[in-house]
Amino acid sequence: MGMTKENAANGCDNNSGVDMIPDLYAASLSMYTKPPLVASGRHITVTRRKLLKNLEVNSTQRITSWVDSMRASSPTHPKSTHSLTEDNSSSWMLHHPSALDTFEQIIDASQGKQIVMFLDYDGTLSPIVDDPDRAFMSNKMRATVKKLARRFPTAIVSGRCRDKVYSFVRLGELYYAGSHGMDIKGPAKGSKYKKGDQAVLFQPASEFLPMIDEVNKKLIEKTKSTPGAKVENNKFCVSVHYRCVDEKEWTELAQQVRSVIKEYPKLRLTQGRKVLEIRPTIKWDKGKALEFLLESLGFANCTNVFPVYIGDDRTDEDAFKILRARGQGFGILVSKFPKDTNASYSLQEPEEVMNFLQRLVEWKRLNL
Ligand SMILES: O=P(O)(O)OC[C@H]1O[C@H](O[C@H]2O[C@H](CO)[C@@H](O)[C@H](O)[C@H]2O)[C@H](O)[C@@H](O)[C@@H]1O
Repeated sequence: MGMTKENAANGCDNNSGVDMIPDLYAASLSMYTKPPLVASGRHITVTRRKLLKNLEVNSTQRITSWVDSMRASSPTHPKSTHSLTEDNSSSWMLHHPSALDTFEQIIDASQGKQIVMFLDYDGTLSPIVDDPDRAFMSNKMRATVKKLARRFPTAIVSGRCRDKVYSFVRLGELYYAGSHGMDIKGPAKGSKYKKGDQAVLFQPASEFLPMIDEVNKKLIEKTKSTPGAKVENNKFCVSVHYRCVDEKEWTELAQQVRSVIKEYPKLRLTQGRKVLEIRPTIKWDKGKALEFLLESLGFANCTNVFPVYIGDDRTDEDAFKILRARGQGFGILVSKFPKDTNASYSLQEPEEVMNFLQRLVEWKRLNL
């Protein structure tokens, strides 16, 4: 395995997050401990009160931008960036056509190459529901993924804790990357794509476990006064769900979350579908997990590999981006609404994902 824990965890990743507030906050706080500023031999008088005032203004702006972003990422919200006109919507479909309508074109592009499948879980294999603990996939979908994994190397890449996503999928022959790719494990049993005898296990954020645990407890305590808020421990990251929180309470919730994570400059905040996600500032995401898995499967420097990544969320964009940059395979965004995306194709919902996977299985069966 070329990738090591050290090179995975050697810096901050500022690309995909909503913002990197804790770092900025720490920097501004440190001003209080320094002597007065001196310029050209003269003291610049920056009073403590003024600094505190600035900090308050920054903090309010930050919360406002979080809440704006929470609104903008809700497709049915009037302030959503997805509320596009019909014209825009059809132009979006031209650039991200349905992977079902263009199935033949996709197959042509993969000719002579090994297709490798990467599947996000929530919103891709299972429909989005209010209670994250009840996001079950259908038996039909499970049977389809099982058949898929018999014909192509297949990985589940999820923001959830690996054990939890496994308890939903329950297929031992797959690769699993939980906690947004920070917890990768190879097939427990009989996959013909399993390489060697050694089980793959990669956890680039293991040193963050105690911190995540602590933050998880603090977030539960802090947000318990917000009706509908739910904190989910995803092992190497934490989710704060606001799907069931009244919009009037979103600002309050954002403040509660910020009041906890501002103490942790090594954690950052990203957003998913009605969820705030708190995770380590390591250079690791679903895109890196995809590259790691390709390497584990023996396709590191191959030109004859065709990775297909299907996902519905902002965090899946890291994987779509990698595929674009590699010029190999492509991403498929699962969405009913036009969205800014690095994916090349689209599918509207998990039902369509299942149809697409079934067609792939059938095509492979006929072309063995
Ligand atoms: O990468 P994923 O597998 O898509 O995980 C991302 C988050 O998915 C889950 O939350 C989402 O699905 C829930 C169930 O449908 C829904 O209630 C929630 O609003 C969605 O954000 C999961 O619970 C999170 O921990 C993951 O981060």
